[in-house]
Amino acid sequence: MESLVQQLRQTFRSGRSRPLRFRLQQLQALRRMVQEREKDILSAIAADLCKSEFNAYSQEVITVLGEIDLMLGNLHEWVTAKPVKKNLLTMMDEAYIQPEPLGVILIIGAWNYPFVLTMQPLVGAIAAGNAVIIKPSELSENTAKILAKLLPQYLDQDLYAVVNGGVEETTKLLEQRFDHILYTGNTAVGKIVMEAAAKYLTPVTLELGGKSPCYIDEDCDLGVVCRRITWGKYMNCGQTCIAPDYILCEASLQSQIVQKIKETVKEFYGENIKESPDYERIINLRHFKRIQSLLEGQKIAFGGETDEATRYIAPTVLTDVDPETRVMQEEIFGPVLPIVPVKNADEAINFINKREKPLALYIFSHNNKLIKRMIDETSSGGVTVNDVIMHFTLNSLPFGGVGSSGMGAYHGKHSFDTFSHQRPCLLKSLKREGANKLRYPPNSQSKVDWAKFFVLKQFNKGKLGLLLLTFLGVVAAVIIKFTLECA
Ligand SMILES: NC(=O)c1ccc[n+]([C@@H]2O[C@H](COP(=O)([O-])OP(=O)(O)OC[C@H]3O[C@@H](n4cnc5c(N)ncnc54)[C@H](O)[C@@H]3O)[C@@H](O)[C@H]2O)c1
Ligand SMILES: O=CCCCCCCCCCCCCCCCCCCCCC(=O)O
Repeated sequence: MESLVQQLRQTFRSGRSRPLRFRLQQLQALRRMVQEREKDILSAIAADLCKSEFNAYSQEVITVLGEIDLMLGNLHEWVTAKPVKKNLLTMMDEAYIQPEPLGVILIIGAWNYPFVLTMQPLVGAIAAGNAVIIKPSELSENTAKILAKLLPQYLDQDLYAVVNGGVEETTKLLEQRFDHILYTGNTAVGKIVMEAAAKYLTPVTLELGGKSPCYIDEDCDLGVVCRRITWGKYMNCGQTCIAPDYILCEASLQSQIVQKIKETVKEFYGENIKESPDYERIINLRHFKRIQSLLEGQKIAFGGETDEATRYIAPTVLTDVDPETRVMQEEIFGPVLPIVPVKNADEAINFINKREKPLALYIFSHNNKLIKRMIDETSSGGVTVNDVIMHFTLNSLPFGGVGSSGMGAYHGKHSFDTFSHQRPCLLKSLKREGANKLRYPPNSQSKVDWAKFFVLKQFNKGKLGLLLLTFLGVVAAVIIKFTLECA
């Protein structure tokens, strides 16, 4: 591992990854890889998650292609230094912010969307001019293998590498020095990553999980509401970081919600869900048993069927769920949807605020005042109103958690910023030393007055004449500068 990181760092230091043209070439090569090897990629995802080609394409591949196109269209502007406002002290100087690559980036992916969760950050890290190691999840082993096979065929191998393996390999990787680590996965491992990163003061982006609440207000069109929730909850068999984890609503709405979800499940997956190409399976037996055990002691209003041999768990709804039971204590990450009755929106807000900050919050309501109040009075990684999941798809929005659901964010320009250092640059000349003498020792009241004038724009009445003179001097200097520049 050490020699791999060293080799990448050496190439990074050579400056190869920095030129805009090189970054664009690599992103174009990545796009070619996704397009030319689409079938292989879709087969690998299917083998890992029993996901249909249509679903793998629209949930993962499309996002990666969209991200690459966004970078290709905007990178020339993003890499350009941005001039900033100047103050009286620096008005004759040049001041700008120059984004610069950080160095060698480590991206650790999770298994539930194994392609997009490694490739989308990779796109941002390449765009920002870095060297990158990606470590796909060992649980989605087919996607991990195809990434390790394809990426070296299309990308510069001295700058971008794939390391496959489990805890042992990741632990060894984390012993190395990186310039940024983006980790996607559970909160417990997030803490391990952050601890390892602390050794070198490596900044981290932690894309973690949590229990994302979904509040349904009275007077909503429950047909539409439940269709959207059913889509987002049972997509990928509930194994989505931003899936609505549970519903909060008035007790009287429960039976209608159950009925509408039941009808929608039939509409989406047919009479025999097991045969639907659109319904996935649980990733492994450990997770299957964990989710199955969450059903114990619960009132199953709909679904609940399981099959260990195929790791099938039916779309399930639980009603009148006691918040103290296990299903409400941990992220479900499976196709089980508890409904927790609350009296009103205030109780829902209190309920959300008493728990860890979630990765997403969903609000279904016609009432704009209520929507605004719920957003203002709660905190979460992201919010979608009157739908679920969709904020993930808009790459102008930063995607990430807050509190125990994570730190930092990426997607689109936010990825570019995450993997760049915004370097402040002030370029002065060696001239005008007379004015500069005002800041050199020995200090005096008069120099403090000048400092007040230049920094705070505060005037000392006794020195008004002098100040006027200085002002005129500065105006004259500016005029001379512009005259010379235009000549
Ligand atoms: N915020 C997001 O974008 C996002 C996306 C997907 C999943 N998630 C969250 O991730 C969780 C599910 O993922 P998971 O954690 O089961 O995925 P996982 O088991 O694939 O683990 C994630 C990564 O951590 C590595 N890892 C595991 N144990 C480790 C250890 N002890 N030391 C170092 N590395 C280790 C794995 O090799 C893997 O690459 C859920 O909580 C979900 O909400 C968040
Ligand atoms: O686990 C964490 C990562 C989450 C990844 C989630 C990925 C989910 C992606 C879903 C993509 C759906 C794309 C659908 C595209 C086409 C749908 C067209 C809808 C038109 C909507 C029009 C409107 O008015 O809303």
